[in-house]
Amino acid sequence: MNIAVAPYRKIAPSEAAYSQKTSPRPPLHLRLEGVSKTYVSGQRRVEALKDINLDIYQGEIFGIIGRSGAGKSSLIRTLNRLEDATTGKVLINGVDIQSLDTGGLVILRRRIGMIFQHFNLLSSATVFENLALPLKAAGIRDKKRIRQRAQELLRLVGLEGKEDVYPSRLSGGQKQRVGIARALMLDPEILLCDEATSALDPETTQSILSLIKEINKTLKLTVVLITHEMSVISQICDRVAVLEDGALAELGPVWRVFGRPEHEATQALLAPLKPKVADDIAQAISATPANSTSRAIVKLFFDGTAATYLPLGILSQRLGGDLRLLQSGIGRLQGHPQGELLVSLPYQQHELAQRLETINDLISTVEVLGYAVPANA
Ligand SMILES: Nc1ncnc2c1ncn2[C@@H]1O[C@H](COP(=O)(O)OP(=O)(O)OP(=O)(O)O)[C@@H](O)[C@H]1O
Repeated sequence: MNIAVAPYRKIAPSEAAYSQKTSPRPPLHLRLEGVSKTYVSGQRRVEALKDINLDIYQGEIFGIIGRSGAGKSSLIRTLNRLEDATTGKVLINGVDIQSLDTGGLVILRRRIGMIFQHFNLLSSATVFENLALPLKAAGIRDKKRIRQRAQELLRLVGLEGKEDVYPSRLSGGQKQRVGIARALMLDPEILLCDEATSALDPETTQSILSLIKEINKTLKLTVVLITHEMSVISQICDRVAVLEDGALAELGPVWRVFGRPEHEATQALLAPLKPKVADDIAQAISATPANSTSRAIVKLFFDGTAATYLPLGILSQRLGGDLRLLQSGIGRLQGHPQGELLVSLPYQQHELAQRLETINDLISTVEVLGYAVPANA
């Protein structure tokens, strides 16, 4: 059925609301300046990244989302030069990584650990041997030092005593823990996560996300992750970038981007998370009031830019007291209320608009779905 949607009323995000919540910025860690990446194979050219400008700060967990083929992998791979940018610069601590020679590149890769969706463990090697690989590749031969470091990290990731086990004897979550330990062997300052939880069940995903968060805090690592799981972003990321067709579509704190997605690509990615209007309610809604008993059906959105909490009493009072709650779902993201209320109000057209004006400071967006005659009218 069609639901008539009255003009969508947007309130400009208040800068005060942003700054009030934002603590001083940590130092800049990674900077992408006009980064583009074009793949050429034969006659075919694919512009995977188009003029990306992005700053990532020390110690933040930065998420990158986008539809399949949007350029997420290409972007994350330019950060450790698994891919070279075609044009533009990637700066780490102010150093242009394109300018590094072979020696410089080896050092860069030591400073950046990476974990992968399918763990990329050597199946013919034990956990210890897998962990030893990056140190051996870095020319470290001191066996005692390698064992000590491996044991330290296995403790950190909760796999103490698993040194001599082969990956085939480990669960997916345990394999990813080994992947994380291996990524940390050279004491990196940046951790790149390429769909690190996509092959894991929901419970294991939670435990790996907690581990990444803990590592981020205790080791003060900057974490950059790409994922197609929006819940991963909402659970652990500080900021998120949305890529669309190789370009940066949207960027901001997770609560802002998830609470008030502005770009069509972001809205599409987040659509599955939005609560649906129950069928019986949706079917009762018409574009215009059927008679004088018709009530307006209105969605009130909260994204934390307007009110830091939801004063229900005041809301009801300003809306005239006869506010009926049809559906609700309000949570908190990074300390900001997020969600929506579906309510019915005893007003129509002009009077409705006037009443809704009075709650501007309490809510971020209003959407009038239409009108319905209450069942008991
Ligand atoms: N090595 C390559 N050679 C040619 N084209 C490539 C190469 N790698 C990626 N592409 C193309 O570049 C575009 C972006 O790909 P990329 O893998 O970066 O996107 P993505 O957002 O990570 O996608 P997905 O979510 O499906 O993994 C796609 O059109 C892809 O086909």
